[in-house]
Amino acid sequence: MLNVTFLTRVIKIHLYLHTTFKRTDKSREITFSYCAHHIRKRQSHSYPAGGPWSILFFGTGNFSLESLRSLYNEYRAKKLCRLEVVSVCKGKKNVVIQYAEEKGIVVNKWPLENNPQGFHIGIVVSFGHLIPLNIINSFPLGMLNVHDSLLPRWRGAAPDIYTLMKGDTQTGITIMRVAEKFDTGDIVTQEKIDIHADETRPELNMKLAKLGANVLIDVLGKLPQVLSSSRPQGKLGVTYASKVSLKTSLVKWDEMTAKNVYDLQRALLGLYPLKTKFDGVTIKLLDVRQTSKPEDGRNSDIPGFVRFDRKSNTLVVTCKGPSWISTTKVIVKGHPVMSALQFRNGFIRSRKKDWILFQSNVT
Ligand SMILES: Cc1cn([C@H]2C[C@H](O)[C@@H](COP(=O)(O)OP(=O)(O)O[C@H]3O[C@H](C)[C@@H](N)[C@H](O)[C@H]3O)O2)c(=O)[nH]c1=O
Ligand SMILES: Nc1nc2c(c(=O)[nH]1)N[C@@H](CN(C=O)c1ccc(C(=O)N[C@@H](CCC(=O)O)C(=O)O)cc1)CN2
Repeated sequence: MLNVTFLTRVIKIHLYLHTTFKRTDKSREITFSYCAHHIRKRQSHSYPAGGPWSILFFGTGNFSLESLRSLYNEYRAKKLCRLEVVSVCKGKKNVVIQYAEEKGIVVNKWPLENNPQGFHIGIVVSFGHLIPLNIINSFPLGMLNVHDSLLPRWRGAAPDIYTLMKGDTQTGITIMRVAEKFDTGDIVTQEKIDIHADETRPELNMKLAKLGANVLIDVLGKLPQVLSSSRPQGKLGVTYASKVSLKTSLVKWDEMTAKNVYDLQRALLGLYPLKTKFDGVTIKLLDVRQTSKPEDGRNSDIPGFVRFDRKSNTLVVTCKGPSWISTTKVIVKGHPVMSALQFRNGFIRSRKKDWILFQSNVT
């Protein structure tokens, strides 16, 4: 009697395992039948044990292009079985759509009309839109995001800008699982790099885009195991890098040291030039560098104090500290680019002065 009960149990377990983990030798395919809890969270899916993966790529910006390129190379080498793109088309085609069309990759327009079907994983790289949970859960392996900072430092849309603006000396790439809220997902892996003192946003962006693409391909090669060892982001050290605007480029001479001003220029290069105001007129400052106090014997420690330095042929401006920056060229609103000497002649000497003050408290 005892043996019959035992035998019935063994048969039941065998049948359960057979229907739950159905394995065919040809495809090495494992069909996961999720428990009720999981069925609510993710659809029932199947995926091959170690790839090749079918990938839906979400990207809009320049930062995503290196990752898409690497994924396409993997696809061409038959290491991926399917690759499609989701992007946003507002008027002019963005770089992701241009690249996808050039390579014959299917482009799906955002917002998607239906939940994606038949993809193993979603990859998100510089995609400026919140992805809803129903889409995240359409992928049996979920979604991964390539983020250009060492999370939880610099969550948000502009991590590269804040990294440089705040003078960080290290940054890196985080590959994380996409969670419901922006940039809060579990960390799969991180790769750190040093930032050199003069590095600018375009240079850092390119370096991180390449690094991100390499780390992404490495992670895809370790799926699905690498997902199970992902870890939650720490609660300490969370900082936010929300989008910057034109206002960010306005120098606050009384609040910023020369290094702060130089870091701001590195952070905004290619986006907005540094700006200041003089007599209510906007002046763009080009080619800003940190410098030492000019040897002209003037006591000029007031933030915003501007003089022409004959020795270096530059305008030298006093910053907080005091500390000093120089600029070789400026653009006064309504005028073409002018050299420091031209500015001295046109805007300092013409006032019968040998110094002026750039405004600090302007909005
Ligand atoms: C980040 C940011 C961008 N912009 C403007 C500049 C461009 O005209 C446009 C697109 O900028 P972009 O070419 O840098 O965009 P992307 O190439 O998409 O990359 C940006 O977004 C990603 C989500 C971040 N992870 C990157 O760090 C960030 O550089 O938006 C702003 O006006 N303010 C900002 O803070
Ligand atoms: N559900 C998710 N969707 C997305 C995630 C995510 O982690 N979960 N990652 C983003 C990442 N990203 C670009 O790749 C990104 C992050 C933040 C922003 C952004 O514009 N933030 C705004 C605030 C927006 C808001 O709170 O609604 C800001 O910082 O000012 C853009 C892009 C992709 N989607």
